[in-house]
Amino acid sequence: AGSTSLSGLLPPYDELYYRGVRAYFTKDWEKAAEYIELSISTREALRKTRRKCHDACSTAGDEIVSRLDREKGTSWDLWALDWIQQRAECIRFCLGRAVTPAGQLPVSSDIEYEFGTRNAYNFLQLIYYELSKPRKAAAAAHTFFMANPSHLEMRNNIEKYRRMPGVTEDAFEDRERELEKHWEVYDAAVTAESSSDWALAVKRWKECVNETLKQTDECRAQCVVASQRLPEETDSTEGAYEKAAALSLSLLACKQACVALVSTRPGRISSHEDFLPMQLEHLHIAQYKAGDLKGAVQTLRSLLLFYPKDNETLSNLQLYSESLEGDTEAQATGPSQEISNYISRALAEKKLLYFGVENLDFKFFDPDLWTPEDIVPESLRESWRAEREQLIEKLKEGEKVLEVDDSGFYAGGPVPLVGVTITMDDEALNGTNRVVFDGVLSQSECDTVMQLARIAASVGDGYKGRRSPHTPHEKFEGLTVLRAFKLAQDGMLNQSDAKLLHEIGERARILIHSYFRSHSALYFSYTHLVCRSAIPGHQEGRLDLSHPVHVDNCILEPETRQCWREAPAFTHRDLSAILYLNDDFEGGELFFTDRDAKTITARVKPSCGRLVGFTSGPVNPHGVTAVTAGRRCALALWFTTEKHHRDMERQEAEAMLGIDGQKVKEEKEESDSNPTPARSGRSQSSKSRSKERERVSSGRDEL
Ligand SMILES: O=C(O)CCC(=O)C(=O)O
Ligand SMILES: [Fe+2]
Repeated sequence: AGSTSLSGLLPPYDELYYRGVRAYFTKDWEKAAEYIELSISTREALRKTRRKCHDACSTAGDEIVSRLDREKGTSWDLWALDWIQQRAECIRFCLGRAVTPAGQLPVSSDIEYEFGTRNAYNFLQLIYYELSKPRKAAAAAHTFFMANPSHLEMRNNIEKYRRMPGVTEDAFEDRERELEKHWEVYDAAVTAESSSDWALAVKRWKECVNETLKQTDECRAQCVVASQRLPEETDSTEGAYEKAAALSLSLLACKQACVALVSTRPGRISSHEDFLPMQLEHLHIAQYKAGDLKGAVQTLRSLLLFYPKDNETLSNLQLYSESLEGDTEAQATGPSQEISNYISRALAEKKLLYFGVENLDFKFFDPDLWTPEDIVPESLRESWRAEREQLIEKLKEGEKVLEVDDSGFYAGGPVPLVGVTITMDDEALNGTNRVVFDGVLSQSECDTVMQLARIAASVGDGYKGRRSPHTPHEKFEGLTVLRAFKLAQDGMLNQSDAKLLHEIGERARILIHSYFRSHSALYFSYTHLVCRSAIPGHQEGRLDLSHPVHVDNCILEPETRQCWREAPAFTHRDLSAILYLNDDFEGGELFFTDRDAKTITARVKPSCGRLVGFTSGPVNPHGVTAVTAGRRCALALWFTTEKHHRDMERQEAEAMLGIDGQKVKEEKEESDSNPTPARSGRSQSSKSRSKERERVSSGRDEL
């Protein structure tokens, strides 16, 4: 059928979408796929047509905006009417040649939401699964997931698709990538910067600025929809001016809104405030570090267009100019042409908009932080100040609840081991950078390691059979890999069992490394198999914990909510993991708390093959409830990105048996359950990438 109707004109894409959804619910998969795909391609074609018409009609009116700039404030409504009419005329004609009248109408907010959240791809992944087209299903699932990154079911589906025959890594393409390219370059720029590759960082930040400008322009062009319909009857009736003015205001407001849209990542709610100036900040630093002083001067001059009075920018400019002593040409470098075009257009439009806002009681909140006070009418300034204060208040409140992890790790990476599933993610665990996996060990592996713990305990353990360092009501037994290997050498343990203990640690390391998207290598910092057993007769009326609330890499001070990254805390621990082996005991639940060490935010019940992972820092205080009966065993693991803090004992053990520390067996069975339909919904994740991290080293790692 193609994406055009019989007339050769674009039909309304929302109608196609509804047809597809209806077919989906009657399980007519072929038809559902056809119509939903058609709605996506029609929407895309409409977008391109709008762009074309926007460009074709850009002269029809834009020069009025600049005229207004010259002839300040005169007969605003007349200008607006003139402008909007010229535009509407031109655009209506242009669109009419390619789009059916129904297709030109704005779609409902429901449909906008469906496409905004990429829910069409949610339907598609399931439809393609039903049609046995796993590659297409994978692409649809991936596309949906990009905008819904904490969607658990979809993540599990993706893992399932990954295991299907014929599905290779390249199948997981983002079908909406075209409009998100600036984020790709943004990430590349951040990466180049964090590895101090300044020449590359300059290149990437420049690309990022250009791509952001391009996407903003692309978004603004789509605003023609706001101006295309000037009701016929208004031409002759009273109130024509007001209506025209209102239309032109919505058009301008639509364009301004693009700033926020472009600076919001798919799947996030809040936008990067000050997105463009922020990129320029990064760019000039990279240019300076790369030795391109002239470029740095130009970037600072561009930055000054946003913030003409910013002291830091001015003093940096001074500094660079001094370093360029003698090179007057370089000193005099002006701002980039693109940025200055961007600013002057934005300012002209803002002025037009403000006149309207003042005169027509039109609601508008400026998405830019840099708008100069003097172009904002006094009456507006007042109400904005109040609104902004409210917003800041709200953000502050949000901060209290939403812990920000600056560890540089970012939960949500792939799960590279077959048979392992995510049972709880950040959302389910009510926190940041936490995860629970299941299926890491088989029952027989758990049994083997439990047996290992029992034998090792019977021959005397590494902690000399003492009571728990945390509670007098429990016994605490530990076994390291090295000790297991030595016991095996002495014939006390099976060598293959000792090897298994080593290997499951490696399994955990691979999972944690991938899921927390560690940019650098991850080394074991310390690992031990540890059992906590209730001492019979000592359990009556117990109120204490098996392990009091603590943070693994800093000393938590709950009263002040501070966490001191200093000895005796193991400050170099970056990621923590606990691999559980059994559940035949009472109590012994792991729990996470708020920084107050009181408010429990999540609980995890140990069971065989369950792996809990989290960043070792202050966002993850945790403890273990009393083990009141039986024996609770787990392999506790801590990882570091600092090679010189790696566990030398483990290396010694590996050397002993000639083991390659990087190898891991993939022997889990494939789970054969079907992908599940994923409900749509957005959730916010507020994690920031690593800043400079303090590196305090302490003594050798142990308990
Ligand atoms: O065993 C557990 O569940 C947690 C232990 C723990 O937090 C630790 O050893 O630091
Ligand atoms: Fe811990």
